[in-house]
Amino acid sequence: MTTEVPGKLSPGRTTLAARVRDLIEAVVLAEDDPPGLLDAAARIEEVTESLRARRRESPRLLVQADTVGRLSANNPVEGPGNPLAPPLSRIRVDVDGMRAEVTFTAVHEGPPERVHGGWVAAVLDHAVGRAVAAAGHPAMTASLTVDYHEGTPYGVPLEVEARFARRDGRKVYAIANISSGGTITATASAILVLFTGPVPG
Ligand SMILES: CCCCCCCCCCCCCC(=O)SCCNC(=O)CCNC(=O)[C@H](O)C(C)(C)COP(=O)(O)OP(=O)(O)OC[C@H]1O[C@@H](n2cnc3c(N)ncnc32)[C@H](O)[C@@H]1OP(=O)(O)O
Repeated sequence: MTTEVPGKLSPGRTTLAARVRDLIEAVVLAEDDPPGLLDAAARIEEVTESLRARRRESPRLLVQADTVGRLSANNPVEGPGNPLAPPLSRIRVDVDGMRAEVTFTAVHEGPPERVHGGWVAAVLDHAVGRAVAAAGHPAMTASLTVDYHEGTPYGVPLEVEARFARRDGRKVYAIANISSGGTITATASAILVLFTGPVPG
């Protein structure tokens, strides 16, 4: 069952997600001290069990994202409620597309000191979806072509930009890029197909 949350997401949820993000980074960077790691694992298991006792049935948690509609606060790219999401911040949408910021951490490392290409693609995929929805053509990605021009750094705010390009029947074309300090590190072009049924959040 989907839980509707009108207006803003509860600060408890965003704070919990933020602390778990910190935890994941601390785990990835933890020194190899087996007793200390096992002790931490036991304490984390306790917290997990206490949350599981109040488990919801669906991860979807719809909130008003901005003027274009509702989106799950647990979205794995954008969602502030999901510790897996980097997440996106300073999201600005208009009829042509969207802009946002994202900061990856060591958790997202692929090549040394660079973001894993799958995470870069995930952000670009999400951005084209947001851009075409903002342009009034909510659609699902059918094809995403990503060009990696340079390694994408983590630990610094990155700018994400996506724009609706054109529509041809049910096909919607969009482009996106991710940049660091004005240098574009990856670009994407996408073909999305208009939703025929209700638009999922
Ligand atoms: C706040 C915001 C609210 C809104 C929320 C949204 C934003 C949230 C952002 C979240 C972002 C999350 C991002 C995500 O996670 S998106 C999730 C990842 N994507 C998917 O899971 C999609 C999986 N694929 C499908 O479900 C179907 O294949 C779809 C629905 C896409 C099309 O199957 P359907 O049976 O419906 O259509 P059709 O097969 O008759 O094709 C229709 C037309 O499309 C053309 N075509 C098809 N495939 C390709 C291709 N690969 N290259 C080029 N063209 C292709 C095809 O030739 C035809 O053209 P034409 O003959 O008409 O000329």
